[in-house]
This record gives sequence, structure tokens and C-alpha cells, in this order.
Amino acid sequence: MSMIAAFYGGKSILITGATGFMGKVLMEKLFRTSPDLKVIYILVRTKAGQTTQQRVFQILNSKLFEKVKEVCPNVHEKIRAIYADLNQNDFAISKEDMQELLSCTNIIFHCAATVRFDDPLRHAVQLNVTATQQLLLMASQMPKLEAFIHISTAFSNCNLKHIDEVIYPCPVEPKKIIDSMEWLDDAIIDEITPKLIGDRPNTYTYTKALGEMVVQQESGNLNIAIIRPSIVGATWQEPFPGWVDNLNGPSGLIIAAGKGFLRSIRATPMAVADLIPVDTVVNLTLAVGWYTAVHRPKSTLIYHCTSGNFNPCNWGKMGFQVLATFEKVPFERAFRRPNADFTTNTITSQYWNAVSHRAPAIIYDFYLRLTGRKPRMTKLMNRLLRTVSMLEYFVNRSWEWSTYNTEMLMSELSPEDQRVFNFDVRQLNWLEYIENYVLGVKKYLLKEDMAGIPEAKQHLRRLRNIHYLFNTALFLIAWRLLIARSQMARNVWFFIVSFCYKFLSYFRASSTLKV
Ligand SMILES: CCCCCCCCCCCCCCCCCC(=O)SCCNC(=O)CCNC(=O)[C@H](O)C(C)(C)COP(=O)(O)OP(=O)(O)OC[C@H]1O[C@@H](n2cnc3c(N)ncnc32)[C@H](O)[C@@H]1OP(=O)(O)O
Ligand SMILES: NC(=O)C1=CN([C@@H]2O[C@H](COP(=O)(O)OP(=O)(O)OC[C@H]3O[C@@H](n4cnc5c(N)ncnc54)[C@H](OP(=O)(O)O)[C@@H]3O)[C@@H](O)[C@H]2O)C=CC1
Repeated sequence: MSMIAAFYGGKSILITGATGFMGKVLMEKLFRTSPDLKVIYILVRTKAGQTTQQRVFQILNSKLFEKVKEVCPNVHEKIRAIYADLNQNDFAISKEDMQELLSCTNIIFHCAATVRFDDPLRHAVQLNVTATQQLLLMASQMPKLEAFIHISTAFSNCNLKHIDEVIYPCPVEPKKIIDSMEWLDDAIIDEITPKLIGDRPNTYTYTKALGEMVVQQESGNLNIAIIRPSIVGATWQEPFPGWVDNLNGPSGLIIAAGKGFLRSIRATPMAVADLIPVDTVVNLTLAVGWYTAVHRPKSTLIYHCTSGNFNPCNWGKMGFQVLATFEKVPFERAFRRPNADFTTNTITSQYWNAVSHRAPAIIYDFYLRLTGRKPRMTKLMNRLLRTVSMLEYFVNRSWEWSTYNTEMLMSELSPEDQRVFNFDVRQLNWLEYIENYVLGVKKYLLKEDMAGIPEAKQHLRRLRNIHYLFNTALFLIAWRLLIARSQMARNVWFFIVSFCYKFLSYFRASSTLKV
């Protein structure tokens, strides 16, 4: 029997961000391995016209939760969705709900955050710093709380090359940043943001670092641990390979490349692609929750959940495998044949952006206008290029994260726990994982049926023929223009024509002689 699974039995667990990519997998794993847990409280806001109940119903009836229904048929009774909006200082939680949370919660997993790279600083501080502070305040009023697990990111200190499992102080105290957000107007905040984030690339990584400082400063005598995952990708093994449900990280770019929109990205092929499967992050998170509650370390331990130290992959290998998978399992209705490449030079990258991204979009929009349809490709391409420009920071650098605490934890697990809560990425076969990732993007993000593969391949063959036809026409037009302007070109052209004519007449003569 797994000690970790048994530990969560009978527990009341609070998860923030449970409707997110990681939160869903965390919930699924808890229900599947500890169906005798008492309750999982999740803080859920209304979104896209759905009530909290409707959102929970949709999650529990999704493919991700298929196995849970077998082992925990009464899962609906064990999940308690509490309306909350982390943008509000008191989370807008009702008094009754707050009273229940404060009196019953045993473990907190704080996953909620804004993961957008372009969020205005005020919004990112509210969600990634102030909300964390508010949750810590709530935690300090929970008499039964055994552990508070905070999910940060391995990139919170991406301005450093080597990152240890310690909290690095930010130049400005989080309290001062939080207070200034209350009285500065948006224009001033936008102006000072670059100075505040300094050598970090965006407000996301900066506010995640501030959030860690708040955890350190306001932990009081709470039993806390921090987990820093790197680039979280689709599931590796459980509940099934390849599951992913958002466009963050590589997923969006895999779609853009598979649909033929993305043809080149400025990346360093040999840079470490530090991806980590979401189920691996969740297994480590649950093991950390158990270890923190049971062993009660004297200080807040930080666990790096990364792959580069154990089983490095690089962007060149990832890109190659992604393209190879497109050959076998193409996406449907591609705009062009998938054929993305990495460029390391900014000038070359700008050239390919003009030639391979913007020009085809303009031509296609012109065709849409001619056929009386609304042009949309240029707008889509600009948004994609903006997305790519924000992700480029992470694909042109490599980092080294120390993993002492993560390795220590692995050694503390029994063989059964190492099997059930496996976070040993040394076993990960990257080619297989990346192939399953692309298949998962097709099935779970694009909702494309595998039965449509022959038609998708047929569509790609048509695109290839159009591509050849277009290039031939372009060549002939260019050649015709050249001949009209250059005697040399005309001479070459006549030489080729007369050579072909002589060859054909010789060929015809020799074939009649044989008869
Ligand atoms: C050979 C090919 C090889 C391919 C594989 C190689 C891949 C390399 C990838 C490297 C990834 C590195 C990520 C590192 C992240 C660090 C990990 C974390 O801690 S942080 C956790 C990770 N955090 C993140 O990854 C956050 C990154 N994302 C962001 O911050 C924002 O999406 C944004 C600022 C990039 C764009 O904002 P904005 O312009 O407002 O755009 P919206 O958001 O409003 O979406 C507009 C439209 O675009 C769609 N779409 C959305 N996202 C992507 C995408 N990634 N891509 C494509 N499309 C995307 C979206 O569906 C929407 O469509 P529609 O609804 O209009 O029809
Ligand atoms: N994805 C990645 O590559 C990585 C993620 N991380 C960290 O992991 C954690 C989870 O990330 P991930 O699951 O990918 O992120 P998602 O964007 O998928 O999920 C974010 C969660 O936070 C919730 N949330 C956001 N704003 C609010 C709000 N105002 N009120 C209530 N809930 C809110 C979202 O709820 P809703 O559904 O209502 O929007 C959602 O459940 C984050 O802390 C992130 O920093 C760390 C490293 C890498």
C-alpha cells in the first residue's frame, strides 16, 4: 500500500487553480489514488457564462476523469466548489464557506496564478502576490492545517544561469509593490514596470518571484513547501499519455507549426528544452504534501521539478520529433504543409518572418477579399508572431537548476510510492513523449478524430502540388522577365531549347531504327 495515498485518506484538501491545467490533473490523481479522502475544496469563479457548478460538472465529466468514476463513483459528493475570485482581496468567499474552509482544511495546494507573459503588472501582482498573501493569512487561521504547498515556477529567477533551491530576494519588497499598486494609476505602473522587472523577461516571472518572497516572509509557523516546475507539458503516463488542455508553453506552437502557420522560430537547437510532464509535477506535488506534513522540515523547502538535470532534451530534438510526428499524424485543414525550422540569427529570423509569415498572410487575405470573404490571416499571424516573440526568451537559453531536495525526497519514498507517485524523469523516453504530446494536441486540443488522417494526408498532398505549381509559375515568370531583358539569358534559353530538340529527334530516330 502507498503511504502517500493512505496519508491523503480522510483529509480535507483545498486546491486553488483546480480548474487550470495542473489543478485538474492534481484533482484527478487525488481522487484516483485516495478515493477515501474526505473532501476537496476548490475555489472556482464563474467564467464564459458558466456557473461554478456547471464548470465542475464539465470537468468531472471530461475524458480526464474517466478512470476516477470507476474508483470513486461518489466523486461528486467529495468535491466542494466554493465561489471565489482571487482578484478580490477577500476572494469574495461567503462567510459560511470561509468558516468551513478555516475550520476543516488539512492541506492547501496553491496552484492559482495568472501565467500570461503580458499581463499588466497590477493584475499579475494581484493574482500572483496579493492572492498568495491573502491565502497565507487564511492558512494561519486553520487549526487543522498540516501543510501549505505553493506552486511557483522554475523561471521565477530566470535572470540567473544557475538556480539553487533557495528563495532569491527581489530588489523591492513585495509589501511595497502591493501597496504601490493601490494608489498608482495604470499609466505610471506601465512606465515603471520595465524598471521593476529588471532583467526578467515579463511580469509573470517577476511576480512569481515576489510570490515566493511573500511565502517566505508571511509563513509564520506554517508548514510550507514551494515547488518550481519548468515548462509543463502534456501528460507522460497518467491517467493516459498526451493529455493537455491549453495553449500555453509548447502546445500553442505545436498547433501553429502543425497547421502550417509557423514556419520558423528563433531558437537555439542545442539549448535545453526543459519540459516536464504535468503528471510528473503532480506526483512530485503530492509527495511533497505528504513529506511536508509528516516530516515537518524545520524550514521551507524548495523543490525544482525540472528534467534538464536528469534527462536533458534540446529544442532541436524536440522540433525534429514534432515534425516527424506531423508526417505520420498530420493535423486537419492545414494552411500549409508543416515545415518549421529554427533560426539562431535575428536578421534571418526577421527575413523568414517577412517571407514565410507576413507575405503569405497578406496574399491569402487578398485572395479572401477577392472571393468576398473577410480577411483574417494577417491578424492571426501577427498575434502568433507576438506569442512567439514572448516565448523566444525561453528557447534561446539554458538554465541549471539544483535538484538536491527533489532527489532527497525521491530517496525518502518507498518502492511502492516511487511507483504510484513517479516523478523520476530519467525513465522518460523523449521521442515517445513528444510523439504522444503531438497526438494529444490533435485529439484533446484540436478535437480531431484519428479517422480523419487519410483525408488530412490527402490535403497535404494537394498543398504540396499547389506549392510546386506556385513555385514553377513563379520561376517561369521570373525567367520570362529575365529573357526579355538579357541577351545572355536568351542565348542560354535558345541553347537549352535546341539541345532538347536535337536530343528528342535523335531519340525518335534511334527508336525507329530499332523496329
Ligand atoms: C518546429 C516547431 C516546434 C514547436 C515546438 C517548440 C515550442 C517552443 C515553445 C517554448 C515554450 C516556452 C514556454 C516557457 C514558459 C515558462 C513556463 C511557465 O512558467 S509559464 C506557464 C506557461 N505560460 C505561457 O505559456 C503563457 C504564454 N501565453 C501568453 O502569455 C499569451 O497567450 C500571449 C501573451 C503569448 C499571447 O497573448 P494574446 O495575444 O492576448 O493572445 P491570447 O492569449 O489571447 O490568445 C490569442 C489567440 O492565440 C492563441 N494562443 C494563445 N496562446 C498561444 C500560444 N502559446 N501559441 C499559439 N497560440 C496561442 C489563443 O487560442 C487565441 O486564439 P483565439 O482565442 O483568439 O482564437
Ligand atoms: N503551465 C506551465 O508551464 C507552468 C505553470 N506553473 C505554475 O503552475 C500553476 C498552475 O499553472 P497552470 O495550471 O498551467 O495555469 P492555468 O492558467 O491553466 O490555471 C490557472 C488557474 O488559476 C485560476 N485563476 C486565475 N485567475 C483567477 C481568479 N481571478 N480567481 C480564481 N481563480 C483564478 C484559473 O481559474 P480559471 O479556470 O477560472 O481561469 C486556473 O484554475 C501556476 O501557479 C503556474 O505559475 C509553473 C511552471 C510552468
